[in-house]
Amino acid sequence: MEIAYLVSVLLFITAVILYVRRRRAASPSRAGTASCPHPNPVLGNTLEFVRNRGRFFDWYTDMLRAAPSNTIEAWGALGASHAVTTADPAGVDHLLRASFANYNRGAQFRAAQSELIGDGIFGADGRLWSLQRKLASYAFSSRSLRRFTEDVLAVHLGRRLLPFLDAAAGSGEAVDLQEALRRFAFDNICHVAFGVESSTFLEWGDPQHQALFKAFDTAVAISFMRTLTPSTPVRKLTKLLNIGKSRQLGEAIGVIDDHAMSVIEAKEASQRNNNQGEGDPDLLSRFMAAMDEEDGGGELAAMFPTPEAKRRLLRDVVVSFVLAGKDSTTSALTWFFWLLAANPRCERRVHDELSQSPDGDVKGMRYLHAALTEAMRLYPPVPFNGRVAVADDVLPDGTKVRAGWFANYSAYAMGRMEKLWGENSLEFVPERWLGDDGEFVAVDAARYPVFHAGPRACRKEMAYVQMKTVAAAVLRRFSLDVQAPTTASMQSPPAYEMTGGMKIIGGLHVHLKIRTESDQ
Ligand code: HEM
Repeated sequence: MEIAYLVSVLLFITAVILYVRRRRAASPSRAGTASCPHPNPVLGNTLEFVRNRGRFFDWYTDMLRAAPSNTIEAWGALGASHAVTTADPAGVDHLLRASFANYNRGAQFRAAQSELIGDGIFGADGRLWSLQRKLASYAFSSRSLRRFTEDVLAVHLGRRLLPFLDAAAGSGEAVDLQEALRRFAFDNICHVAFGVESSTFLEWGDPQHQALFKAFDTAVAISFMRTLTPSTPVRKLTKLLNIGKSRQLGEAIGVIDDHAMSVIEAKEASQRNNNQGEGDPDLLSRFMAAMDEEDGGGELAAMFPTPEAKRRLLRDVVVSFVLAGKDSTTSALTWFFWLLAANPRCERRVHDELSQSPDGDVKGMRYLHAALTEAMRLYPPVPFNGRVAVADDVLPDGTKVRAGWFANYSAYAMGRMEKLWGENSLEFVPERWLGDDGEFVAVDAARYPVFHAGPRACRKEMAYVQMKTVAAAVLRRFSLDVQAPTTASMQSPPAYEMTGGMKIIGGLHVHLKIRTESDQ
């Protein structure tokens, strides 16, 4: 009896949804709305999504390319999780700049990511976001950048990365460059943002470090899939019963929390011992001070009234910055090294530039800057990104976005559009970034949203300094011979994980040889 009742209710709801959908589709007010490829009246784009989930970024690129204004609409089963996605610079400009106030992170993103990033800057909206942005901005001042270059980068390069690669070159064994860069970036961010020594690089085989990296990978992968798919009753049930992916996520978060707390405790201990070092306070110290204010002026502190809530926010700060610093530059550099190996002409040009600047100052290395920028055009570390509309809106091409819908852009698709980059859009051509005088020529961030655009754009200077310094130091000292997962050829790029970043599956294994005078 109960089952028959449930089935009839379900059929009734489905019939109503189909009726409403058909009416809306026929309504003249829909004119100008983006095309929706392969919709199924009940399942929306779910079947296509499942079929293409292993090539999500390329699937979206195909659809966006084919759409007249490079903007599409898609939705999940029974109309759930409606999303407009654009690869049109005017659309990106609208979402991230012109109508910034109308697009925020939204409840669905926060729900999907809450265990991992909590109230950290990447999931925050409104005042909670702007207060964190202001505190974080000190970390990107020119003084902080100088300190980063001189005290952190130089030390981690000279005492960790280069000796490690030297040893690999000496032994003749292939080394996983992606993993080495990841550990390097992780130790870097812990040092510069939290003032804490982390030695995942030096203690390579330590199972605790391995467990931490695995936990981050698991948590990022599950949270990313949850952001793309609507929360179903099945997901709620697995959470309630603590089984399946919910259990895996919970366990991973446990490992991450322990690490974040150990960072906070180490910082507290060093503050108790007055061991702050000279110069500006680091990012974590600034957040701790903001949480500590008891004179009524601390707006951020007031948002987190209990000691537990304050500590929880500090945990979210640590996790957010580890996520920002650990995978982004690693991904960009890994693809950069692979692309150089696949394009010997460009590699030679980088070496020419290196030999013309023997003092090692990377600031003036325009070709290197262009080559890194070009690598991120083809393989952006954040390939797909989105917001949620607060109120109904219309994009510049006439696409309607209703309140509560996702409004996304794909930096990956945009980097591969002939319309934006010409016939050679799929080729690696750093020269496209250089003017006739050899100077680097930037393009508008709405056309190249690799670092986002508008008020929430990444302060990319630190990332560039790190990437250029590492690239220059490694290329100056070694020749790289890519061994696996594929040979270096533009026709057979390595496969990458579908987890929000572009991590190469299986790593990037290279043989290193120390360069000699005759190689110069
Ligand atoms: C190649 C390297 C990097 C790329 C491609 C990159 C890209 C991005 C993107 C796309 C966003 C926007 C995220 C969003 O709001 O949806 C972002 C924001 C941000 N990035 Fe980066 N990033 C890189 C490196 C870094 C590094 C090394 C740091 C430093 C620790 C960093 C710190 C941040 C912060 C704090 C934000 C948040 C800005 C805000 O919401 O106001 N990023 N980044």
